[in-house]
Amino acid sequence: MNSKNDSLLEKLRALEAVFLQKLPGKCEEIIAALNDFAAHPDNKDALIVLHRHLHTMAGSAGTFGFSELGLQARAFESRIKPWLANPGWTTEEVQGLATELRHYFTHAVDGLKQAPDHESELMAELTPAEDALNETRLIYLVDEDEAQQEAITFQLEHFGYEVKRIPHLKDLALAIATRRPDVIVIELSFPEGKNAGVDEIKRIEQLQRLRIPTIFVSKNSSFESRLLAVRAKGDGYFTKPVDVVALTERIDTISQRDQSNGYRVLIIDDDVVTAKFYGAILRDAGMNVRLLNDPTQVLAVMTDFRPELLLLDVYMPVCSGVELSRLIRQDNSYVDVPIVFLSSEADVNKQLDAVKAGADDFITKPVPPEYLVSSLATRAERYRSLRALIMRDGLTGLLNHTAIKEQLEAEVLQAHRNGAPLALAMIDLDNFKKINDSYGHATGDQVLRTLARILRQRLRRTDIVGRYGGEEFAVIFPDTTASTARRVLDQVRLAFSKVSQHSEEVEFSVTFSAGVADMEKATDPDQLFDVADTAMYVSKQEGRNRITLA
Ligand SMILES: Nc1nc2c(ncn2[C@@H]2O[C@H](COP(=O)(O)OP(=O)(O)OP(=O)(O)O)[C@@H](O)[C@H]2O)c(=O)[nH]1
Repeated sequence: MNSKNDSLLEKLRALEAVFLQKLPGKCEEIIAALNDFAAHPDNKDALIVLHRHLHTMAGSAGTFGFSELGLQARAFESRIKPWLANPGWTTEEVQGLATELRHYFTHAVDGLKQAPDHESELMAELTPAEDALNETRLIYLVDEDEAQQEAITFQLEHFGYEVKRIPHLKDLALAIATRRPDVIVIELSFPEGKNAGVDEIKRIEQLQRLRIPTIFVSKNSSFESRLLAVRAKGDGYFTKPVDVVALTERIDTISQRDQSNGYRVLIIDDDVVTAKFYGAILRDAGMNVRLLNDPTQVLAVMTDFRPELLLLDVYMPVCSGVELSRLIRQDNSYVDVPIVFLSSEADVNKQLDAVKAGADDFITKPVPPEYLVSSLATRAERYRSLRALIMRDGLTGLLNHTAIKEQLEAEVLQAHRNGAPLALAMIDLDNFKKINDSYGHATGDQVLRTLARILRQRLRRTDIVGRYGGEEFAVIFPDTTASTARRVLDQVRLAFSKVSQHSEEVEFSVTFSAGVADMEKATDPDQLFDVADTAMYVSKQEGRNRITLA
């Protein structure tokens, strides 16, 4: 088992220890709830509390490996459940249940009291997972051809990649063993042999038992060479001189594929330890997890965290999971976010109630981690792709016109609420018609994609980038004044102007003009667009390739 899994195991063990430590208290809670109900058998609220405690125990005990305890709790739960719907229990029935339940849980407490205290260990261990999306991606460039290396390195570094050049094939294996790259770009042919690049990749894969996404480059465009690359499981094949923009696009796709999870999952459960347990499993699978124990905070957390999936408990003290999903679905922005119930509820009718309230799935606790991860990942992925189809521009992958306008409205509201600054930039490519006319529409499209990528890579993850129209882009900078936004965007302008675009054998560069405004100039979203757009036209009039502050 690798160290990543070891650390998950440690976290889960620590959580088990905390659960174990809290278990006697939970059993005592059940006994107290039972005593309360036995003393007031007409009090339905006391029965509800007892049911909730038993239900939580049924789910959590199984999760932490106390299956016997979980089964017993479920058996007791099933006995009192009919009483919830039909309050016709007799005193004898209550007394009978009380005796058995007290007996069972008192013994359970006695057996559990010796449990060690691991709480501090848990707190130290359970730090939120790092956001892997922010890491710089490392590319190994393995080629003797210095001119090619220079051109590719220059461009990739502009797109925010870290590039390490390896001119000699013999040095590749050691470099990989020392630091594993995200993608390898490698020449097919070396002095060692015509296809030595392919052979070395295969050898390293066998030796080190790891497969790193690999793109082959070669002067040779023959079918045989391409087939060799396919057989070495190559993820791409480019002929020299390499179209660096297209190569970068391929690298982007490959590295995005590798980080395709990172799904934002919000777990709402009043049982803190169980929530942390499942949270640790999902984090380990690369998901970005937020835990919420107080359901009344749900809307605020959703606005802030924008979950791509909600994992809900059915029974919570303030409101039920079913009520909570109805409440969430009342808001138009959340009609489509997947809601999955994770509960020990085995009653199919109750599960159907949840589905009617807008739930997408019902998973019964305890659940094997792989099943949980794969079923949540499938739903989150589907949600993500549907959202992308609705909100994204097909050519650039950026937010489309409608989506960026909606985002600006939301961000302006938020800025008003927080009294925070907010800047908007409008960006327009310079002389773009000429590019289309000279090199063709396909090359024009490639330029649009290049700018989109550079904006995404160079700006913060919190900045919101959209394609506003044909060759016009908009960027929302939350928590930022216009002058700061301008400074940041100016670096993007410079980097973009240095990117060499390709059209067949011709190389050229493109620039853009922009206008930046903040809420000092306009407080209404439409006005803000107008003011920034006017500033952009000033940049055009003053000679292009510049940024004007409104
Ligand atoms: N390739 C391509 N071109 C597009 C797309 N959308 C709009 N355009 C073109 O973008 C060009 C915009 O040209 P103009 O508005 O005249 O401006 P410009 O040539 O960029 O000149 P300035 O803005 O004054 O610097 C037009 O030729 C449009 O056809 C697209 O999706 N792909």
